[in-house]
Amino acid sequence: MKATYLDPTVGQYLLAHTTQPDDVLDALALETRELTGDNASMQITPDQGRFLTMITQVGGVRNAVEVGTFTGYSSICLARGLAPGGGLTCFDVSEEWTAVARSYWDRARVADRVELRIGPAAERLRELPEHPAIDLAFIDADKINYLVYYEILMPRLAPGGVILVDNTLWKGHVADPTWDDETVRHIREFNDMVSADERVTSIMLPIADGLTMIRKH
Ligand SMILES: C[S@@+](CC[C@H](N)C(=O)[O-])C[C@H]1O[C@@H](n2cnc3c(N)ncnc32)[C@H](O)[C@@H]1O
Repeated sequence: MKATYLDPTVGQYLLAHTTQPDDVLDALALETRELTGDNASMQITPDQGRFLTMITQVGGVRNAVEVGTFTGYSSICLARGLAPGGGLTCFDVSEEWTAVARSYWDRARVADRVELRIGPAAERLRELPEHPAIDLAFIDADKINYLVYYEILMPRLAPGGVILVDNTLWKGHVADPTWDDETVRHIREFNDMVSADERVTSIMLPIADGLTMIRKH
């Protein structure tokens, strides 16, 4: 399990009492570790995956966007929660990593509702029209561009639409005044901006490495 803000024993208990991933997600997690080594830690955790599917289901999401797809774990979790006829548009720079995602979209039987756009997300996201409005977006790419992605997505987000943002606690360093590096500065700036943004209400959830949930008014 990645960084967690719970006592490890409590964290294990929590995971054991959350609906478990299926064989496809387990196989993807294993293959990602074999193929990408230490980069596999970029993958979301099983409890985050369960949360993404559930929030997509309860929100009746039809139009979803993901920024940062890697080998596909979170995209499968989002796609599985979509309402009938819904779609997920994924953005990533890596042909290599998303080739794995493509094969697992087939195995998870969600390929018919997922579209992949390769390239720097700050450029490719701007190509999205304002309609149909986005019901849910998940941001999990390069941290220095979080604010850029947020501002591109905001006018395209439906009223009541949700943006979920991963790693907003960044191993807890954001809350440590003695910690200073470029990534921490960008995430702090993002967290400060969102919590003061009158267009939205937001909550930081201590799931995995921090997951912020933002709802547009
Ligand atoms: C943390 S990983 C995403 C993990 C994924 N959500 C999952 O659950 O497996 C970050 C991804 O962002 C992508 N990325 C990094 N910089 C990017 C950029 N400027 N534009 C688009 N994608 C980018 C990387 O290629 C990588 O696949």
